[in-house]
Amino acid sequence: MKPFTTEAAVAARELTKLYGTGAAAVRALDDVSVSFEAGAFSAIMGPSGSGKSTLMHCLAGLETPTSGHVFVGSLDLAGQPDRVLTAVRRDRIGFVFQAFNLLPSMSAQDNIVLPLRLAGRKADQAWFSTLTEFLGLRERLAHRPAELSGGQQQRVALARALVTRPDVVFADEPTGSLDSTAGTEVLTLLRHCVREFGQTVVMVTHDERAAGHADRVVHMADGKVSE
Ligand SMILES: Nc1ncnc2c1ncn2[C@@H]1O[C@H](COP(=O)(O)OP(=O)(O)OP(=O)(O)O)[C@@H](O)[C@H]1O
Repeated sequence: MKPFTTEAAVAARELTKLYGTGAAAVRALDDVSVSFEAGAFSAIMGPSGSGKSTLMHCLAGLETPTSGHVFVGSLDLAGQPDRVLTAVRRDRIGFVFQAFNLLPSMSAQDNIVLPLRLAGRKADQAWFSTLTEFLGLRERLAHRPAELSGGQQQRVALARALVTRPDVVFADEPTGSLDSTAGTEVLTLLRHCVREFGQTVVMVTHDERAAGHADRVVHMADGKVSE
């Protein structure tokens, strides 16, 4: 392996992922090498089945590639024990999902600080205030998810992803459950997170309009990447 130096927040090197074996094997990722620059908003686009989710899951340490390497900063995830992968996901990565994935019985505030509680860490009050103000959630913190609009729920999910100050936020079709107004608002906020806080964001989307908000679009087809 060559020495690896880059400004990348997260990168894949010669990443291959096979599902199944023999003649029935699916090559979901086929020798993918791609870097995602720190402090940039990147989108991964491509048709259904092209490997977008598989790439994101491997980059986030949620799935183990068949071969190749994933670097989060300078840390090579290949061969790391579960304990290290869990710590990387918890401390260095934030997630935003299409279906928000908030806990229904908890207030917005408790949902936002949950990743910190799970890590046994206390919220940085100044950062919590900045974030909830920035995301327009100050008046909504006592509400439960069912008492919030879709756009508000996704903003709570975004606050939850950012509260740990992760190296990378992965957003998986973050506008897929929203109408176009709320979707545009969430994309604009993601953009502002990159600009204001230097946050690195990698978003998977089908939607060309959503990808239009990114600094850079990586296209996938048949498990391969093209710019
Ligand atoms: N757990 C699995 N077992 C077997 N095959 C899988 C599995 N997960 C994904 N695949 C296959 O790998 C390929 C890539 O799937 P992937 O979900 O990464 O694509 P995608 O671009 O994210 O698609 P979509 O936009 O529909 O979510 C597809 O052919 C898919 O059927």
